[in-house]
Amino acid sequence: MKLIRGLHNIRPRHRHCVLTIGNFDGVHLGHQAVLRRVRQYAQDLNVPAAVMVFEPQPLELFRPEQAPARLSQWREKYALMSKLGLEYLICTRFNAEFSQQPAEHFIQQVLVEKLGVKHLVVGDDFRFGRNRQGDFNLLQQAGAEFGFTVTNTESYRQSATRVSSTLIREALVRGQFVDAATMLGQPFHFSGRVIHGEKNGRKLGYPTANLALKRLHSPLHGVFAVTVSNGKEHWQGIANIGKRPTFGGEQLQLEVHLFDFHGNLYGQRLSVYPEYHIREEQKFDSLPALQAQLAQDEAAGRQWFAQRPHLFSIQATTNGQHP
Ligand SMILES: Cc1cc2nc3c(=O)[nH]c(=O)nc-3n(C[C@H](O)[C@H](O)[C@H](O)COP(=O)(O)O)c2cc1C
Ligand SMILES: Nc1ncnc2c1ncn2[C@@H]1O[C@H](COP(=O)(O)OP(=O)(O)O)[C@@H](O)[C@H]1O
Repeated sequence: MKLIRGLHNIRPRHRHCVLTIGNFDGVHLGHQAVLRRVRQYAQDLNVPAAVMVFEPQPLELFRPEQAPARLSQWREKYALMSKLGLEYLICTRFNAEFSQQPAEHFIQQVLVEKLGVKHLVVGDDFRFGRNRQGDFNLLQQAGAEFGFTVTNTESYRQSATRVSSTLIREALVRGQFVDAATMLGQPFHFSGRVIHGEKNGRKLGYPTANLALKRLHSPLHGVFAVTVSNGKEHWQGIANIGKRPTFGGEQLQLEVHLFDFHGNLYGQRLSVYPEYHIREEQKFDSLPALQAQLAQDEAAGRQWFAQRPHLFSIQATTNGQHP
C-alpha cells in the first residue's frame, strides 16, 4: 500500500481507481467490510483500490473539545489498512481551506481531475464540502455527468447491531473489552514509545513505563489490569490513564507497571491492552496513601489474571497474530 500524503502528491500515474472516503477510526470490522468491497470493485474494473482519510479528523478541527476519542492513532490506522490489500492510502490534511471548498469543486478537482475515480463507495449519509452541502445524491448526479459510478456502503452488523466506532467507544467505557474486541477484530490497545517521566515511580516501589499517548482525548480513563506487549514478549501489569492529580499533573498520560519485571523499557514501542477496569483515578493526600492504593491495585490486577482468561486468547482466535 502506497501512502500519498496530501492531495498535491497525487500524480497522473495515480489516476483511475476505486475509492472510498472516510475517517475509518479503529479500522473496525464494519470498515474492513467496506474496504473489502472497494478491493472487489477495483479487481472487477482492473484499477487500483484507494482509500482517502483526513488528518486531523474533521471534528478535531471544527470542535476539538467535542471530538470523540480516537480508537486508532494515525500510525495504527496506517498499519491496519496496510494489511487489507489496498493500493493507495491518500491522507488529506483537513484544514480550514480544504473544508471551505464547495462540494462541486471537490468532485471536479479531486475526484474527477486528480484521481479519475471510476467507482466510489460511500455511506448514504456521507456529507462533504463547504457547509456539508455535498451528499450521496450529488455524487450520483456528478457520476452520471463525469463517468463514474457510486454505491452505498451496506451496514455491517453483529447480532443485528450496526458496528460503529461510537458503539466500540461505548463498550470500552463500560469496560466491555471482549465486546469491543469482537467489533474491532482485535483487542483495543494503546501504542506508544516509552519516554522518561519524573522518576517518582521507582521511589514509590512501582516503576512505571510512561507512554507518549499523542492523543487529544482517550476513550478510557482510570486504572486497569493490562497485558503489555513489545511485539516479542508480553507481560501483565496495571496501568493508569490519567493526569496524576496527586502530583498536580495536567497532561493525560498512560503509565504502566509490569508485574515481576526489572529491566529497562525506555525507547521501546509498547502496546497496552486494557482488560479489566479496577477503579477511577483519585487525588491522594500523601505518597503513602497512593502507595497503599497501588498495592491494592496490584492485588486486584493479579487476581484478575489468576481468575480470568485474558484478551490475548481472543487475539489468537480472531486473527492468529501476535501484535
Ligand atoms: C496502577 C497505577 C495507578 C495509579 N493511580 C493513580 C491515582 O489514582 N492518582 C494519581 O495521582 N496517580 C496515580 N498513578 C500515577 C502515579 O502517580 C505515577 O506512577 C507516579 O506519578 C510516577 O510517575 P513517573 O513515572 O512520571 O515518575 C497511578 C499509577 C499506576 C501505575
Ligand atoms: N516493573 C516495571 N514496570 C515498568 N517499568 C519498569 C519496571 N521495572 C523497571 N522499569 C523501568 O523503569 C522505568 C520507570 O521508572 P520510574 O521511576 O517510574 O521512571 P519514569 O518516571 O522515567 O517512568 C521504566 O521506563 C522502565 O524502563
